[in-house]
Amino acid sequence: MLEPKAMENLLQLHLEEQNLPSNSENQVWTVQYSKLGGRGLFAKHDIKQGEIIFVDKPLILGPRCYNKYLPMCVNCYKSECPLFPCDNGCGLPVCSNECENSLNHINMECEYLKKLQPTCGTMWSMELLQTVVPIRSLTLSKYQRGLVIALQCHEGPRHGREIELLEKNIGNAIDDNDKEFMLRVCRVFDTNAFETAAVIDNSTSISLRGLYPLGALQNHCCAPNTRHYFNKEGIMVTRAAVSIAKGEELTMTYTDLLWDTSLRRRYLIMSKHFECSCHRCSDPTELGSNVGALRCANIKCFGFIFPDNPLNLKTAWTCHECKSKVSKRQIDVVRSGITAIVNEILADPPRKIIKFIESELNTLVPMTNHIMLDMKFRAVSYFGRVDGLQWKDLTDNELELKAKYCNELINILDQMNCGDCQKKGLILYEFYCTKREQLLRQISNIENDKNNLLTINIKNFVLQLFIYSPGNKI
Ligand SMILES: C[S@@+](CC[C@H](N)C(=O)[O-])C[C@H]1O[C@@H](n2cnc3c(N)ncnc32)[C@H](O)[C@@H]1O
Repeated sequence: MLEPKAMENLLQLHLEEQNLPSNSENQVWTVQYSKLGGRGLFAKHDIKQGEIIFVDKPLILGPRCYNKYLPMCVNCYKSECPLFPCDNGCGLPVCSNECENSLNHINMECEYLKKLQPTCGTMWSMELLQTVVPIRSLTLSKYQRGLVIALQCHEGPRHGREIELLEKNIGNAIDDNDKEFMLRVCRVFDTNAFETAAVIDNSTSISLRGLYPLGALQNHCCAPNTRHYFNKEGIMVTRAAVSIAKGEELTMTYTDLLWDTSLRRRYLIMSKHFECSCHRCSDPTELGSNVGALRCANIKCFGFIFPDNPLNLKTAWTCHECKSKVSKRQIDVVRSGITAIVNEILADPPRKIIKFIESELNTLVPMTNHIMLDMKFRAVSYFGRVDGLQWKDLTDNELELKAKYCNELINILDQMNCGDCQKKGLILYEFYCTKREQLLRQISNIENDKNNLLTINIKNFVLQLFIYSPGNKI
C-alpha cells in the first residue's frame, strides 16, 4: 500500500491536472494512516460546519455495470430517445451522428472496441455498454494509472464481471497487459467508485459511476462528519456536516443513515468487505436514537429490547425495562415476520401505506425503529411528488402528516449528531415545500376577505419570500 505522504502528493498532482484548487497551504485535508483501515483523510486544522473540504473531478466516468440503469447513449448519456448502433462498428449505442463522431467517443472506447471485433453484428450490445468504464481507463496517463493502482481494491472472483462480459462479446483476444489493468480498474471501482448522475436537458438525470480519487480516500463512519454532492458538471463537492477539530478523521457514509446497525454492518461486510465498529455501531441504542430497538415481547412490559453486543452478529438481546433476554434466533424470527408484512404493504398505493404506518406498524415496532423510519421516508417522498398525490391532491391532514414525519426523521438524525447531512437536507426541503403549500392554502382560504388589510400584507410578504427562493416554482 502506498504510504500516506506519497498518496497525498499524487492527489495534489491530480487536482493540479484537473485545474482544481491544489494549493497545499490552503488545503484543509491531509492523508494519514487511519485506525479504521488503511489510509484516510484527516483535518489539517479546525474546520467549520458547512466549510468546503475539497472539490474533486472523476478520473474515469461512465455507465454502471447494472442493467437497471441502461440503455443510454454512450457519449451524451441520453436514455429516453431512439438509440442506434455506432456506424464505426464498436457495438455501442449512440443517439446522433454528432455523438457517433465525437472525439471523446472515438478516442476513448470506439477505436479500441472496433479492433476487438464485437460479435453483435449490426446491433448494439447492452453487455458491451457495461464494459465502457474499464475500456476508458486504458486512455489514462502514466501518473493517472499510478493513482488508480495506489487506491485500495477488493480481490476475489465477484469483482471484474465487466471483463467477462467484454470477452464474451468480442472476436479477438485482449492484450494481457490491458486485461490486467482493466481487471484492476474494475476492482478499484467496486471499492471506491461513487454513484453520480448526468443531468440531461435540465430535467432527467441518468445514473453513472465515477472514480473520484480524493473521495476514494475517505473511510466510512455510520455517523459521518462530512457530506458531499455532485454538481451539474459532475464535480464532487465535500463539506463539513458538523464542526471538525484539527486531527480528526474526515469520514463519510457508505450506507443509509436511517438503517439499523445490523443492516448497515451486513451491507458493509457484503459490499465493502469490512466490519464497521464505529461509535454508533458499538452503542446498543445507536447514540440514543433507538433506530434498531424492537418491542419487548413480554405482554406486561412496554419496554424496548436492544442487542447486548451489537458488534457480534450472534448476540442475545435484552429488554432495558424488564431485563428479559431474547436469543438471536428469536430476534431473526421476529424480524423476518415484520419484514414479510412490510414487503407486502410496499406494493400498495401510498395512502394505504400511511394507514398501515398509523395503525398496525405502530404496534409492531417502536416509533424510532428503522422499518418505521423507512416507511415514513417513503411517505415523505411520495406525498406531493407522484401522480395522483400532487400537492393539489393532498388533504390538509395529509400535509400535516407529511410535516410531522419530516420532523420525526430530522429529530432522529440530530440525535445521532449527523449535522447537516444529505439526508437531512432532502427531508428539510420536503418540510419546506409542505409548509409552503400549507401557507398558500391558508392565504387562498382568507383571500375572499378583500378588505382585510392584514391578510393582503401577509399574502404579499409570503409571495415575496417564495419568489426569491432559488429553484422553486409556485
Ligand atoms: C474507499 S476505501 C477508503 C480508503 C482506504 N482506507 C485506503 O487506504 O485507500 C474503502 C475501504 O477502506 C476500508 N474502510 C473504510 N472505512 C472503514 C471502516 N470504518 N472500518 C474498517 N475499514 C474501513 C475498507 O477496506 C474499505 O473497503
